[in-house]
Amino acid sequence: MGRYDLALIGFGGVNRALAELMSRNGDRLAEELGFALRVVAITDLRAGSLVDTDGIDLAPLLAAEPGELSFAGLAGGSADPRNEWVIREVPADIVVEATFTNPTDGEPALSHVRWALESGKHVCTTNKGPVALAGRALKRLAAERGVGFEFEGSVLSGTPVLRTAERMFGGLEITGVQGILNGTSNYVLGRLEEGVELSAAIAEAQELGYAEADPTADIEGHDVQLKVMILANEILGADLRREDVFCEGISSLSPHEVRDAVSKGLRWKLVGSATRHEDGGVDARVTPLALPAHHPLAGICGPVNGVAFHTDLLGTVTISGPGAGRTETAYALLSDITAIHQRHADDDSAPTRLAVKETHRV
Ligand SMILES: NC(=O)c1ccc[n+]([C@@H]2O[C@H](COP(=O)([O-])OP(=O)(O)OC[C@H]3O[C@@H](n4cnc5c(N)ncnc54)[C@H](O)[C@@H]3O)[C@@H](O)[C@H]2O)c1
Ligand SMILES: N[C@@H](CCO)C(=O)O
Repeated sequence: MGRYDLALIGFGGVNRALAELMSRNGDRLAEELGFALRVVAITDLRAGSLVDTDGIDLAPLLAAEPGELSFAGLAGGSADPRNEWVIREVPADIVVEATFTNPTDGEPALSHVRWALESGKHVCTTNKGPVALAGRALKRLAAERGVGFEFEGSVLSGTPVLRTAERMFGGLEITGVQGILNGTSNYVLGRLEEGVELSAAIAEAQELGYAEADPTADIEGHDVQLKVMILANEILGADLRREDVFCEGISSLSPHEVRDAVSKGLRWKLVGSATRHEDGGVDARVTPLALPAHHPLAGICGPVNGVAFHTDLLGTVTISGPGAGRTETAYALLSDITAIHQRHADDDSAPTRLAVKETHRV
């Protein structure tokens, strides 16, 4: 059985959850997926970096409280994340990028992804910044280097929206998408309906692992703005920049307004949408809407999200599932690795160093 060696960039909620999946279910996953996984490097802003090309023992790292983890003093460890050196020089097959999303310029994640692709390494990421702001250029770079660039978790966490649209909608014309695309704001709106204070509801979403490091991005709609750009660019063939997508979050809604709507049969939702016009132009926006109970997105509650695809032959197709969550998003990374395996395992044009290694060889 072959094996992929991973470099985890960022060791917060999502990459820790991936490490937990590997640590707890590694054998079952390997049997089911047909390949094994091993972590050879981890970098983190707070913990530093750790490299072991024979494979890092994940159990002791996962036993430590996230805030107390430090790689300094461990064999192969350093207090310095050494991101560029790790990404370029450590012989990993796949770089898994899960650092903070920066909605302004995508950095430093954008550089992390670029360094990895330039070094001939596959990349999977849940980070929306690089995908929304530079997805086209990064896909071109990946194609030039013969490696994979996968980012299913950038929209609706592990719910397979992007891959479903790419693989299953052949022959359909998609004229628009509309969705609830942020788990935190949807969870917060539900808690406001129940009478919880805004700050308390945000704190709950942070505790549950749904919120961005700075939850302003969730509440003010910037996270949805990036996801609308990804959907429009990937599925509607657009090339939107951030300034093309009007954005209003939920902070303008008062808790009273949110509760009062329920008594009128309405539910406030933060809705992102993109519509393609006959001339090929695409309009996109993020705005809170009071949806009537019969609207397909009105019943989507808590951290669950949903996307409605408007198509010519099927009418509206709606996919819903987890929009946020550490394990749910780690699953997206697993699905990305599986996609890389399916596309590249037999690819003779891939650099030989990237061919899946036989477990006994290393
Ligand atoms: N949590 C979710 O539900 C979810 C869902 C989909 C996508 N995402 C995205 O996935 C990414 C990770 O999410 P998370 O919940 O794990 O976030 P997190 O804040 O828990 O973890 C991010 C980690 O990255 C580290 N980091 C930040 N900058 C770094 C740098 N320059 N070098 C090395 N490490 C760095 C931080 O120290 C932190 O440990 C984010 O971009 C987020 O937007 C998260
Ligand atoms: N903070 C984001 C994570 C998923 O991208 C959300 O709440 O939807």
